[in-house]
Amino acid sequence: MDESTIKAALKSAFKFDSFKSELQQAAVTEICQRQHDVLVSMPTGSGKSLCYQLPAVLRPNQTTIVFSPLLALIKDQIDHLNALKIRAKSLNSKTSKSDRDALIADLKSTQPLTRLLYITPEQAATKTFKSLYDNLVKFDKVAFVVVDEAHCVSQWGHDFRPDYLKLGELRAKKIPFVALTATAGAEVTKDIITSLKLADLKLFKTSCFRANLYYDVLFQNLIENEFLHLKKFIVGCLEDSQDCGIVYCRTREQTEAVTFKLNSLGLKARAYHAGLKNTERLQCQEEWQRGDSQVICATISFGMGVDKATVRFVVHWGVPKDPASFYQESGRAGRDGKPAKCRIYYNRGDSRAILFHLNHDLGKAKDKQSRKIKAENALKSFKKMVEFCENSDYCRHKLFSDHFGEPPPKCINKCDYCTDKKAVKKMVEEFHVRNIEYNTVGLSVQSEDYSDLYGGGRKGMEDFYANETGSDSGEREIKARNESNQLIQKQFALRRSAQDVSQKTVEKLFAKHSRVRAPASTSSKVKGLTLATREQYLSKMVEVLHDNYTKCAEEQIFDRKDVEDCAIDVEYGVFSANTNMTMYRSSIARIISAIKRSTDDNVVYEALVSFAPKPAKYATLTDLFRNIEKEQRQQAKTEVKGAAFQTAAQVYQVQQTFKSEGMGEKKRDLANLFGDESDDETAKSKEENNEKKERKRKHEDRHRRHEKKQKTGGESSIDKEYEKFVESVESSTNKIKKNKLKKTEIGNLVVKLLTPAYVEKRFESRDTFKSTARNISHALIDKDESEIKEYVEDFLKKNDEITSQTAL
Ligand SMILES: Nc1ncnc2c1ncn2[C@@H]1O[C@H](COP(=O)(O)OP(=O)(O)OP(=O)(O)O)[C@@H](O)[C@H]1O
Repeated sequence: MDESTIKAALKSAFKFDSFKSELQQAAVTEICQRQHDVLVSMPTGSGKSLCYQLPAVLRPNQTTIVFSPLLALIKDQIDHLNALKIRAKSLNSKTSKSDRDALIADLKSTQPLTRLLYITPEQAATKTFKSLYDNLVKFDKVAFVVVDEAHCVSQWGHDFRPDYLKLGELRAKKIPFVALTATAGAEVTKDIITSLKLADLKLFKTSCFRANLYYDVLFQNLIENEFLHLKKFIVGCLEDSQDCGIVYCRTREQTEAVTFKLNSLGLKARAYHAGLKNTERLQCQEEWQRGDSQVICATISFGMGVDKATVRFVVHWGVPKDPASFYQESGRAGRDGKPAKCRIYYNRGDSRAILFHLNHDLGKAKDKQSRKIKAENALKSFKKMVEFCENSDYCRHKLFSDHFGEPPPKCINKCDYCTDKKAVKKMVEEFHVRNIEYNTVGLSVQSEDYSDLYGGGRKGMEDFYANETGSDSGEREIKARNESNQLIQKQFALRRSAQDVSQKTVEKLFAKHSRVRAPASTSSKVKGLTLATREQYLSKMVEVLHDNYTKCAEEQIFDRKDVEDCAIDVEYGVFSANTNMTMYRSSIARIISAIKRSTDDNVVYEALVSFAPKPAKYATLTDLFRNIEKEQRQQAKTEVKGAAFQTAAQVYQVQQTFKSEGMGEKKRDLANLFGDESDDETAKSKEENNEKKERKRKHEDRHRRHEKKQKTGGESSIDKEYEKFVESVESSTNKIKKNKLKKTEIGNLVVKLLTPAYVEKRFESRDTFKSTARNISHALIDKDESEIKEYVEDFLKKNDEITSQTAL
């Protein structure tokens, strides 16, 4: 068939002036000759469909049979072709009887009008289809047999479909096979060729590199507000009104949650998942196609066959399933050839959950060879993705080139790594440090590591503590230690060359990030103990303590950080009291069991009862707010206890008091309000009386001790200790009195006074707000409450806008 005929059909049937690429043209030309089987391996969006649709149109009186994996995909193709007035039909379980009869009648006629017949591979196995196919072959009415998404034929493929394997049985003389895929690596290609019995094959393959797509990976746990971050990213990607994007989520719940967040942040988003009714799904997809919604938050059920040119971003909210799926899903971006972005917001919790399930699948598949291979492949491919996100030290596009057996592309600046290696390495390092901080050691995660995800699970953490002296826990210890070391080795390797890293180095490096006390002396104090193990035990303790507190405490005064502080104290107690690993472990295990028992008995665990929460350090803004919140919670408790009933006037009076008075005053006013004290004066004189009484008591005490000393001729050590204690208490009380307010109280007060201005956006940035609060607090260290208030009010009056340059 000559070129001009082909070009004319391109224009008349498909309305295109030219081919999308030379490869597309070459593939079409080759297929039109009907001399060879053809395998087209081209990236998503490169126009593979035209490679068989155009030759099909050019075969009058014959029909091209197309095997395609999904009804939705088939529907899209048929709609598209019918819109071009090309007769395409499908035969499936949903085809009505009359349509089916009409279609079969056409196909059995001498000159069928149906140019393309779309079938799922499952349908191909039915008797109806077989007899129809035999009839078509017999009368030489089949132009081509096309296998779309041919990677489904391979167990190595991410979408293996057993029915695809049977398609090779349809081979008949003189009927060329055309296989198309976007995601065939070397192994998959081999499988396609053997399973479909492709012979005398012509291969049309382009590089998988899509230079218009920019890839990057971010870690959710390093982002302060991940949804706001996502929103900003989306807004940055959408320039034109037709622009849109996809956020792929792992679960239906996630699609709903992300949609909700994005909508509340002002974007037009819709959730799409298989749990929706068909009509809802269709409506959702159509809205997105039309451009009525900018973002579709979908599970991976969305997208096969989705052909929208103006997708400007594809986000994976969590880790994609495997490199091939990632390539295909992210490849839905930038099909118009213009720049688009593909981003993973990685979340280790998510990837652990997936690994858990994949390991579980593998465990279940142990007897069935085919299932086992599939499960092994799935696990191996997923681990590649985890590695890609957590430790990538290479170009992001290399993931794909490796997968497709190609040399790495010249990316230059089409991914975060090639654009700024140092920044990516730093981010990865920070991610790992954070994970060490929160106890997740190890990179090569195994199934048992996820037990903590499921609160012990069937096997899980219960074993971890129940059999402390058993080999199981010992093995885990060793494993944790090895993994921790591996991690550090890797971190060192990222910086310079790999080197031997001792446990001491590990501790030194991570001491400042750990929560436990005296981290740097871990291994020297308790033989065999590692920092990572202590952190793990601590996390477990926090978990059970928190559970105990939330279930058993009547009033929830402590927040999670308080509970963690309490656990840190308890762990430190155990750490200081033991010198070897077995003893340390047994003590921790005993405590954890005791906490659990308390929870079962509905009793708050003793360490929590006696725990006095420390005021949060006000080094960070979060700490400051925590303090305020805690005070408010405690305040609320006082109010609720005292107030059986409040009149509106009383409420108003309390509110006024809150507005006009500081914290110390406020408590007294509340007490007045509820009748504990008759008035300020009474309170004052009561306070004075108390002070007098206290002075008298101390004096008598001193006197008694002095007499005793005289009698015994010297001070006992207990007396000395007591004296010291009394002195230290007195001196700290005096200090507090002298400073009037404690440092934390000053910090709280300053933040409280500055907050309205922050809400009004008078501060240049959050950082400016923090540094201003810090600087003012430092400057006013010896001032009392009213002086502080006066200063801050004056400062705000003088400065409408506060920048880093604003002088105090
Ligand atoms: N010659 C051409 N000129 C202009 N546009 C074309 C041409 N051929 C195909 N296209 C368009 O390119 C887009 C992608 O085509 P197509 O859906 O066939 O890609 P694909 O390679 O099959 O992708 P996927 O693997 O995701 O299914 C479609 O919008 C199609 O109409």
